[in-house]
Amino acid sequence: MSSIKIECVVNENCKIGESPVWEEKERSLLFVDITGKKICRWNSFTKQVESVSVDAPVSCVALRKSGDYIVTVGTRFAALKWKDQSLTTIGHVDKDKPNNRFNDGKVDPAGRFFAGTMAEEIRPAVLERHQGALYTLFPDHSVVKHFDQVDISNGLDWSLDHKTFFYIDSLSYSVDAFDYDLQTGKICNRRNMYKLEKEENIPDGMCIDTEGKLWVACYDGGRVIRLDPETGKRIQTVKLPVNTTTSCCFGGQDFSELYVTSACQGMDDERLKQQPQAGGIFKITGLGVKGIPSYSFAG
Ligand SMILES: O=C(O)[C@H](O)[C@@H](O)[C@H](O)[C@H](O)CO
Ligand SMILES: [Zn+2]
Repeated sequence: MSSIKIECVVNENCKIGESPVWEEKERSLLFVDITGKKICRWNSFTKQVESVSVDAPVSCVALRKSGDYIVTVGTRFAALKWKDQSLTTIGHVDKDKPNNRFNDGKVDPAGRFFAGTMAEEIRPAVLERHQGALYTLFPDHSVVKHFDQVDISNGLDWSLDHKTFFYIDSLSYSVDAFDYDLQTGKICNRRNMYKLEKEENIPDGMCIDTEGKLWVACYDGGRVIRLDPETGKRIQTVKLPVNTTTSCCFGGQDFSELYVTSACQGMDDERLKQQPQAGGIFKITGLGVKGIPSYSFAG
């Protein structure tokens, strides 16, 4: 048995830490602070965090084949040039919904960027319902909407054979699966894969490991859970020192470390005193499993 260790590597109280992405070339972890309106990069050698501030909530960051990054800011897809700290809009969604913003997103194995939207929260998990949708930004910068009526568009990933797309609408308290057509980027045949238990609370970000199992961060559940999509069963629970765990990704040495983001938005002083690391970034080692590198946007 390996022994699991959890370390808070960035003790910074992000308002809503999210979208962890390992960038192997920089040996760094990218992440965002959504309502803190910044994109951050933690260097695993120097342990320093660099950041770029933007003028609206930034919900996710992804790698780009041509170098640099692609981000979702407000309801826009934008290219980010890290050195210049400059953003260029390349897509705009939900123009009729001024209270919406993007939330979680990820690049598919063919280089398309998937990201979903939600209404801005009044407080964590409290918002106008059914306002969100799931979109794809194609490499030619065209945008397609897959479906709407989403509450909180959240975690997403693809099976190792690229035939299944996994998706979380947080307020459904479930992890769903779709058939995936890698050629076209189309999804169909939605079904429930796992229903969260009461103490697990709200499913948020997720990622897949090299055994095809899913790791789901549970907001207000203070844990990540490992699910087997074949059986629809939970096979492992790893508890963290904060309740507000938001997302996870593998990175570090051979992609054997699981990085977990968290939030402190909406916590009063009393709760913050009990969980002073809320909003920090955690590194879990000793899990005995590995992840896969993130795909890069091809546009
Ligand atoms: O991290 C996210 O994906 C959302 O933007 C957050 O706001 C939380 O998920 C939400 O509060 C929990 O329901
Ligand atoms: Zn999320």
